Amino acid sequence: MDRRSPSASAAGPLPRRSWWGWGTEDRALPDGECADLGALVPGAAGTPLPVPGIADLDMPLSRVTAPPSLGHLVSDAPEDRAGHTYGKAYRDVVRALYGDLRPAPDLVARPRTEREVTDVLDWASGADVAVVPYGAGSSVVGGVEYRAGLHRGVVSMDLTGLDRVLEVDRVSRAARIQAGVLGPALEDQLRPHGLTLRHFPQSFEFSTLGGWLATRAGGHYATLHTHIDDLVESMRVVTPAGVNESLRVPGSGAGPSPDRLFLGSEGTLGVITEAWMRLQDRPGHKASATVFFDGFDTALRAVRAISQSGLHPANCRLLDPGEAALAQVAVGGRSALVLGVESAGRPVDGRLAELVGLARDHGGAPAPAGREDSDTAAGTWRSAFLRMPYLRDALARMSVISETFETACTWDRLPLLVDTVRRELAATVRKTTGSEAMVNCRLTHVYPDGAAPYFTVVAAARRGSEVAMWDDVKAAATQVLGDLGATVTHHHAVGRDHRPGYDRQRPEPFALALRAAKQALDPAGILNPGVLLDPAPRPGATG
Ligand SMILES: Cc1cc2nc3c(=O)[nH]c(=O)nc-3n(C[C@H](O)[C@H](O)[C@H](O)COP(=O)(O)OP(=O)(O)OC[C@H]3O[C@@H](n4cnc5c(N)ncnc54)[C@H](O)[C@@H]3O)c2cc1C
Repeated sequence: MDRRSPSASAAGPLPRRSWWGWGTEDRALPDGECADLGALVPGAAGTPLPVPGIADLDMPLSRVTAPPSLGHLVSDAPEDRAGHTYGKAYRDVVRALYGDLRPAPDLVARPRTEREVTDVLDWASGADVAVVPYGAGSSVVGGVEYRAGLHRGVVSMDLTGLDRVLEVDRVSRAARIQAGVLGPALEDQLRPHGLTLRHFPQSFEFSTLGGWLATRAGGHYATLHTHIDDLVESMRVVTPAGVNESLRVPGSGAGPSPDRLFLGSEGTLGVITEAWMRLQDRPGHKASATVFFDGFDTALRAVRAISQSGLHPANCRLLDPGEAALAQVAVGGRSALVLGVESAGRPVDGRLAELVGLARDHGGAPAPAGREDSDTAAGTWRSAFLRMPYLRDALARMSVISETFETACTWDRLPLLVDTVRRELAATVRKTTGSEAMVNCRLTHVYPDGAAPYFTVVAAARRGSEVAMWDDVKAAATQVLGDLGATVTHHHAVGRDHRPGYDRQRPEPFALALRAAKQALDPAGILNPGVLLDPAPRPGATG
């Protein structure tokens, strides 16, 4: 298994990817720092959970072997299987720390060509073996964890071998890109052309283009092109029923969009192997500013005015006082609005001044504006943002629940939604864990008609019951969101964990159409069973 960091320099030894937690092993917090962090949370355990060795994991033996023709693609090595069992949600990290690898795939397949993707699907369809497409495994919704228990075996199909930019059309500013490329390697290949995709989810370093497309990921743009959907020109998808390649055009009114069927299909309808993506010139002008507010409701009104102003800031992240304090952007109970503007060809200072002016008109107090990456609140926020997943893993080792969830709703319901989530979750955490919770909120993406609030829950759990306790809290969150007409997810996708909320919000005629599409494209029912839809009985299956 190649567990090197994709962004490591060729000069030195490459850090290894963590099989149990976020990112690379060298960036995980050492025991002492985990303990120091845990000490900040009342009721946390006194010592960190140890990270188990691969030999000590509870992982069943592999049940299937691939035919000799696929032998060079597959591995049943325990380290490979362990690293492909779960995504990177809090509940995934905790189960890995307890050595519970029972859902491990039997094999990990690493195709390097589209032909090899087809070969694996052909064999699996005939052999009653489930195939879970796997980008970089950063799913936080159980998207890469097989749970159906119906198939003769399970293969995790790791697509990171398909990692090249194949063609650049400078005239149309687009590129044909293989789906398994990780964020940094994608940008590295575009840089010599002076181009960029500019899709930067928090997971950018350890997630793939195919994963972004399959989950309809949300990037760093807080307005306008919020989801990867907006950056796609056409896609190529290998399904058990054949290859689906959409026409490469800037827009089309020819019936329902084929790409819309596969965007967000989460590995259930086919394997995305390539896409033509719309690119941008690299931004030569960037500026950012931070504005502070005494009340979160006042800040919400300011952000609404900005989102409806037509000024389209690239960044427009509103942090409530808890988030702002954690990110060391603001203290003293103030909310912070981080604004950013960028452009390839035009100065942006005027637009930033207009945005800051709007925020001031709505009760904000601006901090002095600075250039991006300088020592400003915006730069501090960005560093904290990227370090956060490693801190989350450290807290998991201290038996502290530290997890996030996100949603979206229209502006008219937003204040009620935020208040209700905070209240209900604090009550549920108290009841479930006996501890007080910190429930923080930030807005990650904003629209003229609404916004996407993103919640972080931190609370001490009882050692040994962390997953069950978080599951109770998450069920309460899903209930509140559904009751208030908010979506079960704005950009984290459905996977298996969001099925209850997704089933509730999805119209039944659409569910019928999706089931029919699944049956037509994947008649043997092998592709990521249990995601989006219940697994259907497979032809020829017994029992
Ligand atoms: C710390 C952290 C931060 C995150 N930040 C963000 C964020 O800012 N924005 C955001 O949107 N999400 C975020 N996520 C969630 C996650 O990174 C996204 O869902 C991402 O798009 C998944 O990409 P991946 O390559 O890791 O896919 P995986 O996790 O490997 O797979 C995700 C789903 O896509 C399917 N899939 C993957 N590749 C393919 C393919 N080529 N063809 C067909 N199906 C495929 C899988 O079967 C699975 O259902 C974050 C997660 C973590 C842990």
